[in-house]
Amino acid sequence: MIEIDQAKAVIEANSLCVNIKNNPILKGLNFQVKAGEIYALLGGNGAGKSTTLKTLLGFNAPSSGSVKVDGKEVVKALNLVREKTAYLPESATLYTHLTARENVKYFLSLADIKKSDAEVNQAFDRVALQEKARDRHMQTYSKGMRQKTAIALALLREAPIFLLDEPTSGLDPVAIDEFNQLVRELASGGATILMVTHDVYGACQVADRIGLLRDGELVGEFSAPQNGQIETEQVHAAFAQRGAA
Ligand SMILES: Nc1ncnc2c1ncn2[C@@H]1O[C@H](COP(=O)(O)OP(=O)(O)OP(=O)(O)O)[C@@H](O)[C@H]1O
Repeated sequence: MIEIDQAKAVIEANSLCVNIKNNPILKGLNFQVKAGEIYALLGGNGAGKSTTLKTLLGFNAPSSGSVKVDGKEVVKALNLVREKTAYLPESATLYTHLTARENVKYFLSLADIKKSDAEVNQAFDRVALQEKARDRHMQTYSKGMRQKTAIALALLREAPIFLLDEPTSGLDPVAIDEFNQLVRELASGGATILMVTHDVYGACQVADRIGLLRDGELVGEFSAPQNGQIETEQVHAAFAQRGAA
């Protein structure tokens, strides 16, 4: 059971600058994501979303400032950070010639985690992966089903932090609703969720807060009202306002 401490920043970027090949790509990012929160980093092509995710995963080092997960600087605690983090790339990297069950068992064994068949089935139940699909090769899976499998694996790994890259692109509306529901349940259970997306509407549907990223800088933040959603029009207007800071 994950303990929820609403005040605690689980993910934090502090004046984060990242240069790639001597070019400044992230230019002083500041944001925090707390336990139980869904934060969407929203930006157009080339805004720096993937660079931020890669930095959080330790594949880029900050040129100045810092990025911390659970209070630890990512570059100094790589294994710990990766253990706590479930990263879902735009196309889930699971083996298509294996079944969902085989994939989950294989990745758990790599992490030296033992789970019973009943526990694996419980995780599949939680993500609503149909029973009849669990023993089918994943090449027959839709993106939504692959995501469910990846989330089931994260639940079994007890990873409390989720990094989601364009999670709803390519999903049909029913799969989007299911995915959003699942993400909300994860957050209500205390998970910390950071997603990156260029989808204004999708971000507003699910996020508690949105950070608008433009050209490596955070140019606005929006918060959902109590029991409500962030207004799409407001965010869309800010997103479309080229060059304004
Ligand atoms: N390995 C690299 N070499 C050179 N430039 C890079 C590299 N990786 C990223 N960049 C540059 O950094 C900037 C931010 O790229 P990034 O991939 O983080 O943006 P993004 O917001 O994820 O975009 P998209 O939505 O198109 O995936 C872009 O200008 C990109 O060209």
